[in-house]
Amino acid sequence: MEQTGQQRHFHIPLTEHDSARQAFIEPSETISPRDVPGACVITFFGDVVDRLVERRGARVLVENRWEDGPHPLLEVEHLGERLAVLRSGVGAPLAGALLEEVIAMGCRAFVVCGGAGALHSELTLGHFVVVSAAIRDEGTSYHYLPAARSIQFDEAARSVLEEVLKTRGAPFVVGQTWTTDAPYRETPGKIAHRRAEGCLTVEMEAAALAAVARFRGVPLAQVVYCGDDLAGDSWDHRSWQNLSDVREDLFDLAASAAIALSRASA
Ligand SMILES: O=P(O)(O)O[C@H]1O[C@H](CO)[C@@H](O)[C@H]1O
Ligand SMILES: O=c1cc[nH]c(=O)[nH]1
Repeated sequence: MEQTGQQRHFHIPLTEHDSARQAFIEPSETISPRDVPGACVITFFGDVVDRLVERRGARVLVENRWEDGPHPLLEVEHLGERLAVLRSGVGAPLAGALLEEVIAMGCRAFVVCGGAGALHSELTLGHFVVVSAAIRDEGTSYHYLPAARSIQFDEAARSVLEEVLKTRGAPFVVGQTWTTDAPYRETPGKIAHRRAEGCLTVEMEAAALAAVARFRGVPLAQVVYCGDDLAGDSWDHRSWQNLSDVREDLFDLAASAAIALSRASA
């Protein structure tokens, strides 16, 4: 990886971690708890959420209107049980803050499903990766936990998710992801470096979601499907957002896992 300029000795603001529990805008003081399901799927798949409303009668519990529009919390029945579904937003700050809100509302066990770029050519389009750890190359997690290179995902929550995938015969691999804030600064040097330190995928939320969940003491697991390919000489988009069957399938698995996780942690 090329390094430019002289290394100067100063602390970037993100390393100024404040361990105070109480924030000025404390979610539990500004958001009232309500009757929401304990099990919650957090997803970035807007198309899947739209179909849940159209075909499975999902109803909006809370609109969650932000400046860019709504990020609703919905409820749908899954395998005869109540399930909450959060239509999250892309990027660590928004995904992390929306998780804060649904924790304050009363959701208690979380499974995240999304997409990610593949850093290895064997990770074919649609391959599932259960996240075991994330490189903290984003900013949000530093506001929740002291600075460190990576964060481990909750192992107990991860094994509940893995068990559901195995029982349903869904092939997957387990590994570390690279959470970035800057998808247009994934340089060849950084990609090689992250691959060398064991990352399978790149996405934009995992490290932040794991940090918020650990800070608030709620179980959270994450699974992604491999989308675009960053392993070759040039970027291959692989039309990854068109995989509606894979997205439906992954959502369904995440829903079953969220219910199992809610039962296991009750
Ligand atoms: O949005 P999902 O499907 O998680 O996947 C990835 O795609 C988005 C960037 O294009 C980021 O959110 C990143 O995490
Ligand atoms: O953050 C992301 C997500 C998908 N693909 C990328 O290259 N980066």
